Amino acid sequence: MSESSENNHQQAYVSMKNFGHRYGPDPQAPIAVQDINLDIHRHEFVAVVGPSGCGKSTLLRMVSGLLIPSHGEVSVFNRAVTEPRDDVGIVFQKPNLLPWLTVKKNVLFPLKHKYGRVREEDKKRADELLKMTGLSAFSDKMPDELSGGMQQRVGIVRALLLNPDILLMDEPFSALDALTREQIGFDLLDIWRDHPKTVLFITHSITEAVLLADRILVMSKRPGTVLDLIEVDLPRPRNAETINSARFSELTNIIRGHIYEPTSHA
Ligand SMILES: Nc1ncnc2c1ncn2[C@@H]1O[C@H](COP(=O)(O)OP(=O)(O)OP(=O)(O)O)[C@@H](O)[C@H]1O
Repeated sequence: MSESSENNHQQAYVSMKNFGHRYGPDPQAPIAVQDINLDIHRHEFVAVVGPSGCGKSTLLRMVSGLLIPSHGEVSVFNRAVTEPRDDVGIVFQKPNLLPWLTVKKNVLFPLKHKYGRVREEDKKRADELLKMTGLSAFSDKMPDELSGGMQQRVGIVRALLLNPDILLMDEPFSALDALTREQIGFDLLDIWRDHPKTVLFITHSITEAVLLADRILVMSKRPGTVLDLIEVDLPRPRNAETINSARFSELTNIIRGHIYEPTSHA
């Protein structure tokens, strides 16, 4: 489907206009990402899939302000992103927890760092989110006492506690085994339902993208550009049954067709 069939009346929280990026000052250097146009609306869940090196992380870093595009513009809440933003939550592939702090102190750390103190209501919310992600019993444990999946959940709770309107997730589950990955995907859907956020989710997994997202941006091989923007018309709430549905297979096949199509850039 095309961008024109979007719900244009909705407010765009993130907007990419003719956006592209070439790393470094050399005008002869290859372009990493090219001609991306995308509006992400309030509380929309948008996934980005594409071959390795197509520029998925570059795109996410532009939205966070960690990188400034060499071409075009990325804006958040109608303002061009020109510096790192502290109002977006970011979850990376590895949670990078502080090994000397307990789980609870880890999730509260960014709040303490940002505001200099932690309020009682923040502690309550931390407990709530830790409960929701099955981590209550591990609140006082140290990170190295947790499995990889648990640590990743802690990273998600930590990002959510700052209560960002926009959550950027860069292959957050890629280090996990398949079963844990699927379960944590369902956990994320529960959290997103109860605490709606605008999500930009980078993944290598086509099935994960279809399970989670409202729309999926399919990117070509470098220079990464838009091959398709697919509306995921699967009903919510989504669960294990969703994965077994015929429509789920259709959608994953459409994306596979794009990525493995010999005539595409992939
Ligand atoms: N700091 C950098 N300097 C120069 N080139 C870079 C830099 N970071 C990324 N690139 C190049 O930009 C392109 C896009 O990289 P990016 O990490 O955004 O891709 P990706 O789709 O996220 O890859 P992967 O799926 O493997 O994580 C790649 O060709 C990469 O080599």
